[in-house]
Amino acid sequence: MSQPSVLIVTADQEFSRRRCLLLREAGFQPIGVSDYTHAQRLLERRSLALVIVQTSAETRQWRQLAQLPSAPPLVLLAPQPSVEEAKLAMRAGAAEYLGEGCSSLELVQTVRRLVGDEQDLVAKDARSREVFRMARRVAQKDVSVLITGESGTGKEMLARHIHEHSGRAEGPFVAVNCAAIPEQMIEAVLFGFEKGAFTGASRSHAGKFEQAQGGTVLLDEISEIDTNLQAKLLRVLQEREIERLCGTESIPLDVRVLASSNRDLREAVASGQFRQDLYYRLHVFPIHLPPLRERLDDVLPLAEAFMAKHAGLGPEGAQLDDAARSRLLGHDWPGNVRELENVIQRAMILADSQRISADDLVIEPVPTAAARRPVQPAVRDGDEMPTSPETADTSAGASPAEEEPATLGHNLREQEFRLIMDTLRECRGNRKQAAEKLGISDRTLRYRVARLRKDGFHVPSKAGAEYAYGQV
Ligand SMILES: Nc1ncnc2c1ncn2[C@@H]1O[C@H](COP(=O)(O)OP(=O)(O)OP(=O)(O)O)[C@@H](O)[C@H]1O
Repeated sequence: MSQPSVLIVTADQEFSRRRCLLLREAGFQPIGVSDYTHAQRLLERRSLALVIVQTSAETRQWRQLAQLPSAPPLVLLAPQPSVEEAKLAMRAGAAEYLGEGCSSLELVQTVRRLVGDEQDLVAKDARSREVFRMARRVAQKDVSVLITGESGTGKEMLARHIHEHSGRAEGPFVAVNCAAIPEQMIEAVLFGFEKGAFTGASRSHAGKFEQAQGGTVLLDEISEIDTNLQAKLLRVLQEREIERLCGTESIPLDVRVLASSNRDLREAVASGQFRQDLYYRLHVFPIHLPPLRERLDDVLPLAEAFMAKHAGLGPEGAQLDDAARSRLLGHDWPGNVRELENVIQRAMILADSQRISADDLVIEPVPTAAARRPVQPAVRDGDEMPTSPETADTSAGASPAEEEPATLGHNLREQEFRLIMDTLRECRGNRKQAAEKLGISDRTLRYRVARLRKDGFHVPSKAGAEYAYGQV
């Protein structure tokens, strides 16, 4: 498989040289550019896995990159991190905001997490072995596969596995999180557009399908696309060609389409939200990933794999003791593999000896109204898109803690959590009002809340007292 390309944008040559070296050693293919024009051109021409930008308080030109339809996850490295810039980063759709002085380990781990390149697949339980065996068999046939399963069960990982075992393994694997793209942009993102197709389209641009030519595209959270687009997608799948927005010619496609969903698509079909014909097109070969609680023989091998992956966070040669093992096996893992990874990551940080005990495992089966503060949440950001061109400073009030410089070391997700909770509280839990106040669509707010929950943050599900009195 080819190495993921990571673009580094900075005018500081020495900084660029050192970071490129670090990333090359970590197995990535770094490309350094010194200005935004070059970066923009590259992003329009090639499929890149990640962009790292050294920010500059004076220009904040990185926002232009974040707003490109083709933008992969964006990591900002701030010479002087500030709460204000962190908020701006969140609103512009950046995936991570770190201080420029972050350690090499932290940077490499962040890149791995966002590129989705970080984990060897674990399948020890008979049920998951069977799923992956089936996946490898279907990988050889060039048919559509619909992957279903609860959030965090590993659907994207399975899709990648199919790609890597297919005849298209040398081609690109392009994952598109359909829920993360604003409705008005999704068509442009998937199918591309010609210059002048809409305000701000200063150049023509290849969409995700074209970027995946010769390879595989994963349409993640497929149930989130509206019926109009479902009809267009169906045509693309039938005719195997696309037309860019405002384009005049049809472009033949050589792309395998995989789709995934954590909703039961049959129910969406029954309720008229999802086209039946598209469902059957995608459903040529269905694969269901069981929840982790139904494949308990995976729990300890996964925990050990995550301990190895996060070894740098804890004592050397850390091992789970018997009580810790029982605790892991006794939990029902509503957040699936992602939750397990978060728990192990925290345990590695908390452990003060080689033996990880049950006390080091912070498992919270029923979250309380008070928010949990996760330590280094582990989640891969899909193709998070800018939520709105409007990236002006927020008017939402900052919590007192935000003004303390000590919080600046926390990552962007924490800032995002606070901003959303503060706004929800101001709006007494009214999501519609909160979305308006944040300058994002209802759908984007729903997506962000779901993603925060995945990261272990507690966002109450109903409007009401929790927002009024909750201690955040
Ligand atoms: N079998 C596995 N072996 C190792 N790591 C795994 C496995 N399954 C999942 N993971 C890890 O768990 C995390 C969640 O996996 P993934 O993103 O593939 O889940 P998902 O089902 O697509 O989630 P969502 O529905 O929320 O998008 C990732 O960090 C992934 O690397």
